[in-house]
Order: sequence, then C-alpha cells, then structure tokens
Amino acid sequence: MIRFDNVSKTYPRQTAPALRDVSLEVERGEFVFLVGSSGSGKSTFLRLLLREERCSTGTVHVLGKDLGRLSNWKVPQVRRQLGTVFQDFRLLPNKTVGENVAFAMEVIGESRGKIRKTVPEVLDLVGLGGKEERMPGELSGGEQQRVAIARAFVNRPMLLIADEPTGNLDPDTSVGIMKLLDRINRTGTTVVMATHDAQIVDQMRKRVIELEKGRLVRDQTRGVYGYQN
Ligand SMILES: Nc1ncnc2c1ncn2[C@@H]1O[C@H](COP(=O)(O)OP(=O)(O)OP(=O)(O)O)[C@@H](O)[C@H]1O
Repeated sequence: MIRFDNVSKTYPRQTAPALRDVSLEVERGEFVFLVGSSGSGKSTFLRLLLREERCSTGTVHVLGKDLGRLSNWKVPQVRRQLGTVFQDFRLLPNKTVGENVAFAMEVIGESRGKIRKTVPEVLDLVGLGGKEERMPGELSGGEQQRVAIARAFVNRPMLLIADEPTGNLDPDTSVGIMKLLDRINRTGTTVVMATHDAQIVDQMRKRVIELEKGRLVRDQTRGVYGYQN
C-alpha cells in the first residue's frame, strides 16, 4: 500500500531536511498513527503520500506507483484512490451537506443516479442521516468532521489520510470520530493519521510511527503515544 525507501526531503532554501532517510512499509488494511512533536515531519510525510511534494532522495510508492516517477497528468488517477481529512474540515461553506459529499463524486464523473443513491447512504454511515439539506455552518464541529469523512470515503478510497482530524474537537466528540475512522478501516480502507492526541492513540492501540526531527525513531504495533520501554 505504502512503501518508503530511504526517503529524505529537504525543502527549497532549507538546510535541515524535514524527513531523513525514512524507510517503512504499510500494508493494506492497516491503521497507522503518525506522531511526533511539532516540526518533526508528519505533514511532510503526508504531503509525500499525496504527491503534493516529491522526495529529494529515496523512493515513495503508494498503491504500487513510484510517486517520484509519476508524471503530473497521472497524479489525479492516484489521488482519486485516496481520501483526505483535515483538522479544519475544509467543507464548501455555500453548499449543503449533501452537495459537499456529492461534489466528491461529481469530480470523478459518477452518474447522477449513483450520486443520488450513494450520498444518503454514506451520510447514514457517518451518523448524519437526514441532515443532507443542512449547511455546514449549522453543524457542530464534530458533525462537520463527519461530513468531511463522508466526503473522503464516498468513493471508497484504498487509503484514507487524516491530518489531525480531532485537533479542533473536544475529547468526547473525538472519540466518536475515531470510532468512525475505525469502522472505515474495518471495511478494508488503510488509514494513516497524524495526531498530537495522546489519549486517542493510547485508547486505540494501533501501530504507532514516531518521527523526531525528520527521522523515524519508533515503529510499534499496538503502540502508545509516548515513549514506552
Ligand atoms: N513548505 C515548506 N517550506 C520550507 N520548510 C518547510 C515547509 N513545510 C515544512 N517545512 C519545515 O519542515 C519541517 C517539518 O515540518 P512538518 O510540517 O512536516 O512537521 P509536522 O510534524 O507536521 O509539524 P506540526 O505538528 O506542527 O504540523 C519543519 O522544520 C518545517 O519548518
């Protein structure tokens, strides 16, 4: 699903690399937490997965594709198999909940019939049945994140990438969001989630990858947030 071989990334005009010689593999169906202090390289890692950035040295494979060699016009083909969720939800404020989710299907050319049938189903799945006509601004933060997850999941991506999805939510709401991501993972979607949320990581006991100054310093199955010897 994901393979990093000796991946380093140095941004232009920077001397210190944001990622240094990272090698790892994530298998299909895994749930992985990416942890590390601010500036440790988590977002850079996710940007490489999305091919928003290319690595400076090494190779990044996602879904069998070498992203460094992938020509720009092929990037959308890979991206369409990836779902993304962010801390700040990134919903379209002038579209209804249903339209936000439908939009993700429209951009990949799904038929109106399929969209009409699928949108309510996926909103039910995320616990927002009946809220199709609401505007994002009328919803709580947790509900908005559920819409974002519905949108990320509606095309059944192979891989879901979440960057601090609970960062703006209170602990109870965060637990609900994690249950949802866990459910999505159980359908077979691989999940990679960057987080600072120690409580969540400690509760879920999934694989934990820790970065420190761009280096991979820990890779633990059923891990916890902090160091554990
Ligand atoms: N576009 C950029 N140009 C130059 N340097 C960057 C860029 N993006 C990130 N960096 C640098 O790369 C390093 C890693 O940053 P990154 O955003 O990947 O860390 P992070 O672990 O996601 O941090 P946070 O938890 O605060 O989001 C930092 O030193 C940062 O300043």
